[in-house]
Amino acid sequence: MSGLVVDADLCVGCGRCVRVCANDGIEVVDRLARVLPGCVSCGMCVDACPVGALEMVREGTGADLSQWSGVLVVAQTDADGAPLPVASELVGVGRGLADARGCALRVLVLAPGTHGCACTGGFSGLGADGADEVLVSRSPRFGARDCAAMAATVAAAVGATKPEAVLFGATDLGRELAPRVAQRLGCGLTADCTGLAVDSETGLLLQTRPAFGGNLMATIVSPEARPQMATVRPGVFAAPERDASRVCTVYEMPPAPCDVAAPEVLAEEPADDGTSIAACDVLVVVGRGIRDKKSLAVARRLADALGAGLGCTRPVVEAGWLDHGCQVGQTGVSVAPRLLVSLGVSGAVQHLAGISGAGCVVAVNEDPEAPILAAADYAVVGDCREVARAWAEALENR
Ligand SMILES: Cc1cc2nc3c(=O)[nH]c(=O)nc-3n(C[C@H](O)[C@H](O)[C@H](O)COP(=O)(O)OP(=O)(O)OC[C@H]3O[C@@H](n4cnc5c(N)ncnc54)[C@H](O)[C@@H]3O)c2cc1C
Repeated sequence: MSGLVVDADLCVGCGRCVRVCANDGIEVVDRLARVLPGCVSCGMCVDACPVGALEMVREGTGADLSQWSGVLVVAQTDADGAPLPVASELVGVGRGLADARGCALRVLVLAPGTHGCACTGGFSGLGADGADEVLVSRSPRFGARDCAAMAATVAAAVGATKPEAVLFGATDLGRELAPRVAQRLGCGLTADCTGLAVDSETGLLLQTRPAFGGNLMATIVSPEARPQMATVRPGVFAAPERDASRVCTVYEMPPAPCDVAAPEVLAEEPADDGTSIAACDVLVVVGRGIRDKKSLAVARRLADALGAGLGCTRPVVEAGWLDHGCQVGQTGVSVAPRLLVSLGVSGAVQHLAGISGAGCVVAVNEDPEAPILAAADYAVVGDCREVARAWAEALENR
């Protein structure tokens, strides 16, 4: 059994364990420490004990990890059934993990439609990206973005293929789907990873993500449970170079029965055009330095002249100047454009976490000490509205 263990022969009942415990997890009765239900196994008392009478025992689950092998990527599609770009990004990183372990990379595509309704064509791109096998599962419920139905099928695919790692895109849907799968399988989940590596000997997935408001990077491991599951935000990893000569087998997989009723649609709202700033090749990002909503016009003008999308920092969203879908950063979208133009952005860590994939960053800030200027490839000190206006004019007059 895992947990805190007291060695009665060593304990002197000094009570230091009780004093450091923040959770009412231990008491001393008759000069002997006794563990209480409040113990959260934090280990503070173990460090504080002067005589080494406390030990945190962490026993394995007894699960046979050797039967788990391979990497599974769960690919979401758009309304037409085409895999989202993040699927290619996951296949790229999944290929690296599978190669390090010498195992197979499979992709499970959750597509709209009906099982057996169509040929399995259209997914060869995932093979060119690096997949060894593609399992295509089709259901009208997947088309309706029904996460309960999807979770049942992902769990069935995991049961059939026993992968040691499963990767999901951290899209809105992926963020709902992955925890449902983790709950069904009784395993852990690391959300919003920005780095993934594997110990080639043990298969331990090293899942790195920002923690404590982005002030440190935590590497999380799941040594006792399989599969190891992670979500990765779109744009964090680059899509791999496609190799059309790669051999990939595509199978149809029936959707698993789902014991949760399909949700009843009461009303439908018009969908947005589905364009995410994560997909932009060129992006203009505005920060609070743009000063007011009216001045967004000059940023839009520059974006139009560059053929770019428009993103922003969190304060711009909080001010109601742009929608949350435009927010770049830790609690927004991760972007990886070829060119990113940053206007009046300070460069807080939470924002920089979302632009690490950008190819070239041009930043304009009136404060020469602003962190964004140190992070940029080209730094311009000045009023971002004037620089944007002059740049747009120059492009328009070409
Ligand atoms: C848990 C958590 C998650 C967060 N997630 C995100 C996130 O996803 N995305 C995000 O962006 N932020 C996020 N934040 C907020 C983040 O910490 C910063 O507060 C935010 O990024 C600052 O936005 P800003 O640079 O627009 O504003 P400010 O920090 O106010 O900076 C404005 C900058 O504009 C410059 N400036 C002012 N006027 C001009 C001008 N006329 N011309 C040129 N420069 C000018 C100033 O010198 C300054 O550097 C998060 C914070 C927390 C705690």
